[in-house]
Amino acid sequence: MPTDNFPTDNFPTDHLSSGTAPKDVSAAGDTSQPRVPDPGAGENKSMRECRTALQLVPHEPGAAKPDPVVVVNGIRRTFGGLTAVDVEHLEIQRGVITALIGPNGAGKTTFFNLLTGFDQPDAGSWSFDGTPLRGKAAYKVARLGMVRTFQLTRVLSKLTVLENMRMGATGQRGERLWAAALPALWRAQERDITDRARDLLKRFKLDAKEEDFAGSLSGGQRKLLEMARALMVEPKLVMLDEPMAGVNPALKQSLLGHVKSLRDQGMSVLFVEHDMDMVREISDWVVVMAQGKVIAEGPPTSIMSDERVIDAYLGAHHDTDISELERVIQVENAHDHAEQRVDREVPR
Ligand SMILES: Nc1ncnc2c1ncn2[C@@H]1O[C@H](COP(=O)(O)OP(=O)(O)OP(=O)(O)O)[C@@H](O)[C@H]1O
Repeated sequence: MPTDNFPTDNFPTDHLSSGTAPKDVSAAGDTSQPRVPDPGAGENKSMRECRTALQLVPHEPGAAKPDPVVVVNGIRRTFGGLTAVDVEHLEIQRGVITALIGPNGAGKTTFFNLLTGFDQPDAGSWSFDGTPLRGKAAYKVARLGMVRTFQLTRVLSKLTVLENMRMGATGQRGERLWAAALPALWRAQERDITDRARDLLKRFKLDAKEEDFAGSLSGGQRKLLEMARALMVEPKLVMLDEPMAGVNPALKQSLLGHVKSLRDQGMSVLFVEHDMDMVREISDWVVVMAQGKVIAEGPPTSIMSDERVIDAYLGAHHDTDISELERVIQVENAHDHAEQRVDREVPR
């Protein structure tokens, strides 16, 4: 893990007083060395610096970040007459946990789908670690180190837990033709994949279930499995779509710990969540979307009391306080959970 490549000195400060974000941020593309996760290392100085540097960032939509891992420009997606996503400019800081929140239908999942190649925009461009991603297929995006999980987990029910993990290694060396043509190399690769899968299963306390069918896991365990599987490709950015939805309180703490540990290992995390406890507890930065646009950005405490945010959740009820905002979000959340329970009843 490099500790000396954090470009705080190069952080453009000329926009700080004006509160406007530079539209063409070359720092976005310029990127530092790829960071290789160092499991078990704990938080180091560079990670603390990533978070500390956020204190200089203005609390404005589109604000430039000191060391962005993702930079989005003018991304738009319409469905018929509906504009689901219309993000002018957004930067996601490297090495921190960023929450993406917003009322139902704000465009969060569509935005995730666009960034990760699961959907194509009508307009716009975005880069990951300096690589332009527009037009790249989802599997190529994952190979570059940007992986995601889904709101409704996509574990393969009829495969075992271990097989699901091995599937997560898609795109690694063993799948390439030249490697497959050399059996010894291929076997070594297979062994590596299995070893890594088992290590991760142990970390996520799913090792006792490696031979069980994924379909037999609880909703929360599936979330854990999906997160563990995403780590098979040793990502730099992990994107989690509602990691807490459908998770019981006992597993919730464990999931929170896992998300924090991703950051401690040097990964960047971007997650969509309605659970405000989670947002408050683990996020370093919060981005708020409403009606497809980014309407606010900032640290959790300032976001929770931001009138634009309260308005977005509550419409015209200007005088509603933060506890009311949280209540509304919890009601939405409960609604989502109910939908997910119904969904889980449907055989996969
Ligand atoms: N494939 C699609 N076809 C038509 N409309 C869509 C499609 N996908 C999303 N939408 C619409 O785009 C808007 C944004 O949806 P999206 O699921 O991205 O919101 P969200 O913020 O993730 O909501 P939630 O918090 O409820 O998951 C919604 O109005 C939704 O109905």
